Amino acid sequence: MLLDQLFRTKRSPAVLTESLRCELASVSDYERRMCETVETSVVNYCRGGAASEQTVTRNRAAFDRLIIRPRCLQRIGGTRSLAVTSFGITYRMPVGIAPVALQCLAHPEGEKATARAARTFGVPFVLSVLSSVSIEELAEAVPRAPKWFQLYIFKDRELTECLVRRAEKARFRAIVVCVDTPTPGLSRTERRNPLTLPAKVTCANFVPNGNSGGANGNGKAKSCSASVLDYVRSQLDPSLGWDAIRWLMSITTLPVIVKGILNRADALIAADIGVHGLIVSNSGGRQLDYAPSAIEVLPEIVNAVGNRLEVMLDSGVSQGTDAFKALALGARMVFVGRAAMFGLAVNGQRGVEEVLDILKTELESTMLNAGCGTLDDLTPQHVCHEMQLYFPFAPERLRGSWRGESLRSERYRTRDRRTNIDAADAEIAEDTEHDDGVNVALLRAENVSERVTFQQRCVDPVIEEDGKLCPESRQALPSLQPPGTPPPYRNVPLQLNVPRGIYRSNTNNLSRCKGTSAAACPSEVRTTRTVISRKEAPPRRIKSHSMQNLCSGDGSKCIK
Ligand SMILES: Cc1cc2nc3c(=O)[nH]c(=O)nc-3n(C[C@H](O)[C@H](O)[C@H](O)COP(=O)(O)O)c2cc1C
Repeated sequence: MLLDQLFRTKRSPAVLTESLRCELASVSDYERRMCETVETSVVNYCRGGAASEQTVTRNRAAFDRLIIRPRCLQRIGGTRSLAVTSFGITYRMPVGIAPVALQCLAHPEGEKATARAARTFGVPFVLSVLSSVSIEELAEAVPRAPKWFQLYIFKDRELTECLVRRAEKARFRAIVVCVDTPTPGLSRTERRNPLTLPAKVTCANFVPNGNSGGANGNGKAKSCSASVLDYVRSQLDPSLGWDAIRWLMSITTLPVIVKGILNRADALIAADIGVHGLIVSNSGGRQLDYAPSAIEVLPEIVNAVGNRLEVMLDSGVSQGTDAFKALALGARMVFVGRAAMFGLAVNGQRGVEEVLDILKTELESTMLNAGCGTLDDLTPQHVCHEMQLYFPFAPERLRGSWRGESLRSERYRTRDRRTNIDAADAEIAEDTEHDDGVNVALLRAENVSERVTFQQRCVDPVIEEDGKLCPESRQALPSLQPPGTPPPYRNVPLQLNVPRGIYRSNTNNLSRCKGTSAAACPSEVRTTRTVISRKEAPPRRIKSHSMQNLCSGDGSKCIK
């Protein structure tokens, strides 16, 4: 009640009436309602980003620049599902709730309300280490919610280990370690309008004599209201290296997920040291201003490690179409931070549920309209950059190789009329294919600044001894940028030595048939691989995507 008075003074009705709720048809409606009803400093806290907030803007813009390319007549049957399995647990939809600190600022029930909503929808809820409800209190209040725990590796390793033990004991299912916060992000809005924490809102995991007896019970933790944020800030450790992640994996049996990856080179290291998953994220633009948006770098990361670990994404997801785009480009799951907070601030648990319902309905509708019945039907071909619509014949390197797969399409289409550079690029790609999915040249190029002691991969100097520019330096020149390997389909291991299907090549093949019947087509046309040849492609999908007229009988002849 006190919190309600302190922080939600603008809120008129305590519970939304039905008519008011009807006005809230999208996440942005919830955002608008929050701005109208909740105290400004809390609004700033939920919405704000780092410095000039370019990355926040970019997160939205990057999703908007992606166009969904539907397929029609896909024979979508009764088997429609949004279910996704992650680390052995099946969730009902691929949209989880990202860790957000101090949720009691938005609603008195805070994390408990959000976790209950997550339980209702059968999606993962990630508890921030800076939560206003402690690990134990949350586990007791919402025992059956699928919970993951977000952690920073603090300077004080004893404190860090203690938090991990508490999460394990409280039956959290995974540890999400945030690696993009060597120092707190700079918020100009917060500087202008500082957020003052009321006495009752605390970083509950650090409160001595609370449920937990403090973070480690040895008096190192402090009261949150005034000083604990400073304390936590002082515990952030910019000197951390990848060995810290190894250390974390050595002290827990829970899956370790690294959150905050924006770079292919980092993703490769994460995969090498054996982390279980990663979240491509810029923390919703709250850390590094001018960082790329997560969706922009997702393809290169999926391309690099998607067949080795689970790749997930957050930052900027606020519509079902955003989720669709990220899933199509290879994310196994997406997470929402602010969207859930808008719902929480407007209407507590019910508000978060409504936001999740909006996202679910929008995702389902998008999938059906795009010709996809299940998540397995989503492929990178369902999404393209708007530039590709306007300049379909521009060389890939001019359009920006944001999607590895289209490089491969380009290669297939230009097979008979390669320029020298195309041929060189293609050769590099061929090499890549025989290198178990890892392009050593690219790897070296991108890892040039990596000096991780346990790193298996060799790192070349920028300038070779004879004074020539080494390959990585040439990488900087867009005209010589080699293509990457195509992205895997939803993290399924790639069968790299078999060409994978490109829908456009279907059209090419058909045009070569010049309207003749399938039987009259030249055999090499009929047998040209035109459909996805994933190792375990489900039969329904093969049937629906292949050109049935080119098949004889059961269609097996046109599928090698
Ligand atoms: C108010 C707020 C507090 C956050 N606190 C944390 C946190 O404590 N730990 C963390 O790893 N990420 C934190 N994040 C980042 C989110 O986990 C997530 O990466 C981000 O919100 C995703 O972007 P979106 O808000 O556009 O969905 C916070 C984000 C917001 C908006």
